[in-house]
Parts: sequence; C-alpha cells; structure tokens
Amino acid sequence: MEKEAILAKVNAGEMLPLMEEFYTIQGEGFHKGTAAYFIRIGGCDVGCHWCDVKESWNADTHPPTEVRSIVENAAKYSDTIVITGGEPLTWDMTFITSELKKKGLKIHIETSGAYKLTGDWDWICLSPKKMKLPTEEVYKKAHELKVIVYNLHDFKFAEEQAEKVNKDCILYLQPEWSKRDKMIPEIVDYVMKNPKWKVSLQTHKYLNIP
Ligand SMILES: C[S@@+](CC[C@H](N)C(=O)[O-])C[C@H]1O[C@@H](n2cnc3c(N)ncnc32)[C@H](O)[C@@H]1O
Ligand SMILES: Nc1nc2[nH]cc(C(=O)O)c2c(=O)[nH]1
Ligand code: SF4
Ligand SMILES: [Mg+2]
Repeated sequence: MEKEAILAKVNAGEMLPLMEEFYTIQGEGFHKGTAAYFIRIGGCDVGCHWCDVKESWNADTHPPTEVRSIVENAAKYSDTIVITGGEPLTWDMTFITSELKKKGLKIHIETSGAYKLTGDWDWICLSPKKMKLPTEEVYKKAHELKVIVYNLHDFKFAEEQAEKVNKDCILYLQPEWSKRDKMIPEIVDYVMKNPKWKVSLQTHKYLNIP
C-alpha cells in the first residue's frame, strides 16, 4: 500500500500501529484476575519518566496494521479485549471498537485520558498523568480511576483527580513498580485512613506473566 493510503487509513482508525498483542490475565484494577486479550497500540507523547513500556512511545517503530485483521484474530482468544498502549486515544478508536462490538466482545481501555475520548467502551480505566491532564469528558465516563503512586505528593494529586470523576467511579491507588517497596506501606496506611480508595497492584508482574 502507498504511504498516503496508509496514512489515510491510520487517520480513519482503519489501520493502527500495533506494538504487540497477547492473551493474559488482566493484572490491574477492577478486572484483575480476569482473562483478557490485550492489544497494545504504539504512540504516546505523555512522557511519564517511570513508564514501563517506553518502547511503545514512537509510533513509527510499530507497523500500521489493518484493524479488521487485529479484530478477527482477537476474537479467537477471549470475549474480553483490553486496548492499551502507548496511549490508545492518540488514535481514533471509533472503528476498532465498532468492529469488536460487532463480534459481541467486551471492550476495555487503559488510558491517560489526555486526548479526545473516541470509541464505544464497556470499561474505561482512567490513569491520569500530571504532565497532560485528562479531558473533562473522560472524567465523566471513567469506570475506574487508577492513580500511580511514585512519591508522597501523588496522594494529593490522587485526591484532586478523585474530585473530578463521576460518583460511580471506583478509586484505586497503584504503586509505581520501581518504588513499590517504599510506597506499598504508604498506600496501605492511606487506604485504611481513607477507605474510599482501594489498592491496585500490578499482579501480572508478581505472576511473571505478560
Ligand atoms: C503503560 S500504560 C498504557 C495506557 C495509557 N497510556 C495509560 O497510561 O493509562 C498502562 C497502565 O500502566 C500504568 N503504569 C505504567 N508504568 C507503570 C509503572 N512503572 N508502575 C505502575 N504502573 C504503571 C499506567 O498508569 C496505566 O495505568
Ligand atoms: N497482565 C497485564 N495487565 C495489564 N493491565 C494493564 C496493562 C497495560 O499495560 O495496560 C497490563 C499489562 O501489560 N499486562
Ligand atoms: S501515558 Fe501511559 S504509555 Fe504514555 S508514558 Fe505514561 S504510562 Fe507510558
Ligand atoms: Mg503494563
């Protein structure tokens, strides 16, 4: 396919820069423990210094891939699909979610919420970042808020973000992986004192699975 044709399809969300896809157990947040097929889309310019998938950032290193074939394949594995990245909302998610919906699949997103919310989602996990705050719309629609705790200031940030989400949104504090030994005791203490929050761990890393 010619370069312009590929670009046009990427702009329409009919092709996406696919980094990797894998069948695993959702490790984090509300759905942790549930088998799900993960689709990781490249491209993110939010720039979290502790990001655990920096290889995802440069979209040009991930091949533009036909969404129809991503969906055909994903449907073979699971009835629950998690779209992550990179930052999936870098791209128009309308087409991929409508194709997944046609297959009757449950569609979840992992997002910083920094860009326009596109697509039709059964579950939105919003993990806000200080450098590029979420849009007003995604605060209204998020099912869970998952704030990463790297240092003590992140508790203050978490409370500010909790003020912005809808009343049904479930609130999680998740330790930044490299700081887990230091921050887990702080999070445990904080959640016992402020029980509207729950603890989320990256359980897949303890299980040694993707
Ligand atoms: C890699 S991000 C991709 C999706 C989207 N860009 C986002 O940040 O929500 C997936 C999830 O992993 C979290 N995460 C990334 N690096 C982490 C780390 N070092 N420790 C704990 N959580 C991390 C993010 O906050 C997000 O909830
Ligand atoms: N097992 C597993 N669960 C996850 N939940 C969110 C992840 C992500 O990177 O978006 C992730 C991941 O990379 N693996
Ligand atoms: S927004 Fe997500 S993918 Fe982007 S740098 Fe932050 S954690 Fe990594
Ligand atoms: Mg991950």
